Amino acid sequence: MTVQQPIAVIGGGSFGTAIANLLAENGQAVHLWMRDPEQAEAIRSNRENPRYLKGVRILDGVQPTSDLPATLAACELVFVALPSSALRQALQPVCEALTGKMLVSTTKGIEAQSFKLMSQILEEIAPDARIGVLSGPNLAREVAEHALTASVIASEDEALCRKVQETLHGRTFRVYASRDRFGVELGGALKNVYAIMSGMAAALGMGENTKSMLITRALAEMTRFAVNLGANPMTFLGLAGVGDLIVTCSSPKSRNYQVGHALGEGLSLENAVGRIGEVAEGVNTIKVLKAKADELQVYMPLVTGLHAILFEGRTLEQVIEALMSGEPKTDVDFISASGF
Ligand SMILES: NC(=O)C1=CN([C@@H]2O[C@H](COP(=O)(O)OP(=O)(O)OC[C@H]3O[C@@H](n4cnc5c(N)ncnc54)[C@H](O)[C@@H]3O)[C@@H](O)[C@H]2O)C=CC1
Ligand SMILES: O=C(CO)COP(=O)(O)O
Repeated sequence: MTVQQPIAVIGGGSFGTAIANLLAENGQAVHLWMRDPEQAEAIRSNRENPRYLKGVRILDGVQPTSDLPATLAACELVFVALPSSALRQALQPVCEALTGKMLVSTTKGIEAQSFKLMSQILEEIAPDARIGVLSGPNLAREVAEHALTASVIASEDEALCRKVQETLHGRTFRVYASRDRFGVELGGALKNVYAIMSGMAAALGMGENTKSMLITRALAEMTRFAVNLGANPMTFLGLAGVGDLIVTCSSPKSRNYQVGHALGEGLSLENAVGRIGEVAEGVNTIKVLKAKADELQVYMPLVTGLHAILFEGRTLEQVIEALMSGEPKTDVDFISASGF
């Protein structure tokens, strides 16, 4: 009889907890690592993670732990669900234990100074690891509450994709494969910025036409940027592109949308972020994205406008005026320009 290897989930926030439960539901033994031993103990005893997923029962197959070296030693397949600001800092010290592992990033952010995506950081700190990215329209609470959901595992390593599909694909969670790791990961990081704008628009009571314009022009803008970096625009028509953009820009359950909504209600950025109390990656992404767009000379009026509101003291009214009076452009410009 073969003994089944446990699977590691690194990060005990809302998404790590949701993924751990899905794996356990499929009969996998899961080590859910979090840095705080008291939180691990409380989850072990109460089978609930009340700070991040209140009311969701954590299955018996999930073993919360704060011992990272032991977790990595026991597991070949490792899902990483840390905030982007913590990923390098948390995993660099254990980089040797990552050798040869299958590392799947679920983190949707961009590193500030380097403009690296999280799987690129994993590749850098663990050059001998096998790397993948899981991304798609996957609000953690809905995943945990069994809303019918689809996601994408992206990697050039087909065996890794198959392994993730075998372990994660289940009754309520479909996992599609893609070879375009860069495009899938970039889509997940970029859409957070536009979710902040959509939350603002909702708080200001803007109409349905406006919401649709925002989402569609956001797709054009993020794809234009991605194509400039060499990504395949077709990936942006999939779950990890337009799929994730739609859910995050239209759901009050998205933390990025919530930050935008709070800003639209008149809160400062600091108070808006504080009120959410969970990670909203778009706040950091807008800074690095604006700098990169300027460097590459990519036309990104929505990013420029949001950056002006958040960091340059412009009012929303001024930015809307500038956006609406800009010269009209061609509609679907990014596919023909890409050469794909
Ligand atoms: N929540 C969601 O619906 C989804 C989130 N994601 C992505 O997953 C990543 C993690 O997000 P969430 O789980 O939602 O965040 P969260 O805010 O719910 O939880 C963050 C977790 O990371 C831990 N953490 C923070 N700094 C740490 C450090 N230095 N070392 C170790 N642990 C640390 C916190 O204690 C907490 O357990 C983000 O990049 C997010 O974009 C992806 C898909 C869906
Ligand atoms: O990535 C997500 C859904 O796919 C979660 O979005 P938020 O981080 O804005 O909650």
